[in-house]
Amino acid sequence: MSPIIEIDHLSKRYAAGTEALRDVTLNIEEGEILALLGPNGAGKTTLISIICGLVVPTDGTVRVGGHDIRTDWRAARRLIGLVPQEIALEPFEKVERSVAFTRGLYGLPPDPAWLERVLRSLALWDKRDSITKELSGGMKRRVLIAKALAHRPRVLFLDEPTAGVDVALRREMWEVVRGLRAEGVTVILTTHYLEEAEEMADRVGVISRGRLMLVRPTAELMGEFGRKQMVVELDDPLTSLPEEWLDRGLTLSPDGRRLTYDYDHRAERTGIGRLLSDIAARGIGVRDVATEQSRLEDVFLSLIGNDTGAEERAG
Ligand SMILES: Nc1ncnc2c1ncn2[C@@H]1O[C@H](COP(=O)(O)OP(=O)(O)OP(=O)(O)O)[C@@H](O)[C@H]1O
Repeated sequence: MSPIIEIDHLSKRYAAGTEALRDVTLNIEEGEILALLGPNGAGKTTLISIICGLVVPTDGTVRVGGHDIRTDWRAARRLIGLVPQEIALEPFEKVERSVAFTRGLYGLPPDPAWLERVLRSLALWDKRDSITKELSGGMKRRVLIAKALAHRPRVLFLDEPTAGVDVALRREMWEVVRGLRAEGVTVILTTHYLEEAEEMADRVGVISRGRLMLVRPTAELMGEFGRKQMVVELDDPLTSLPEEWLDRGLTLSPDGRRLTYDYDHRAERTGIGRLLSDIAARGIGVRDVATEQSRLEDVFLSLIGNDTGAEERAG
């Protein structure tokens, strides 16, 4: 199966001279959820805007469903829905009308059955006659998604879908996105919340200073970069680590009650069994043992850690 989006050596230099994208090549498969991560000003919005035909690239090509976004833009645009970062709705327009109007913008005839399906799937059907001004923040965001889906796109772009929303609403949005994927829609989202990418995305792409640093399946990324930690809580405090335990990746908390062991969970021998039996052999009582996997946040920081410069901090 060929990818739904093919990005080939894409670059963008804005008139002011900013190199927002540098030689980005990426294929996006149909039906996946791809999360684009990167610091402020990394180039995420520029990438999405080019694919959606809102910004003209300096170099390179993009094809959506096989259609070149420049020479065959109408067909390419028809396959794409975009949910922008900012909530921009006509305050006095009714929900159903607003969504139907967007469909009309694509020159498509009304399709009440599709409209109903979209509104129902986003739990907006009961609100179809409400004016948008009266809706909660979460409902407004769902209206934006409904508008982006009005012309039945195969790809949906969500630019920071949960920026500034509370935890409950964020989870609600995640459910909506999963529902879209279940319907076969390809979803590309940008986010600053690493938890969001870790939770939802099949693949993660990291952009820094306009360069695509990597694109990998989320699980693989976590597996490869992720380290694990085992924390052993002791019955009685230790005053220091036994000499033969030094240089084994062990640290003792200042109060002597907690041993922390860092290990590579992919290694053939993690050393956990040996450590636990050494603890038992010394007659040290153990109150509790817990393990913790490093999070995408650690992976992300280790990737872009050396690449953040004044350029981004200013951005
Ligand atoms: N219309 C524009 N004209 C000139 N420069 C721009 C324009 N839009 C973006 N830029 C610059 O291009 C760079 C990339 O910006 P972009 O908005 O794509 O980043 P981003 O990763 O989406 O950031 P954020 O996470 O803050 O939304 C930044 O340095 C930005 O200042």
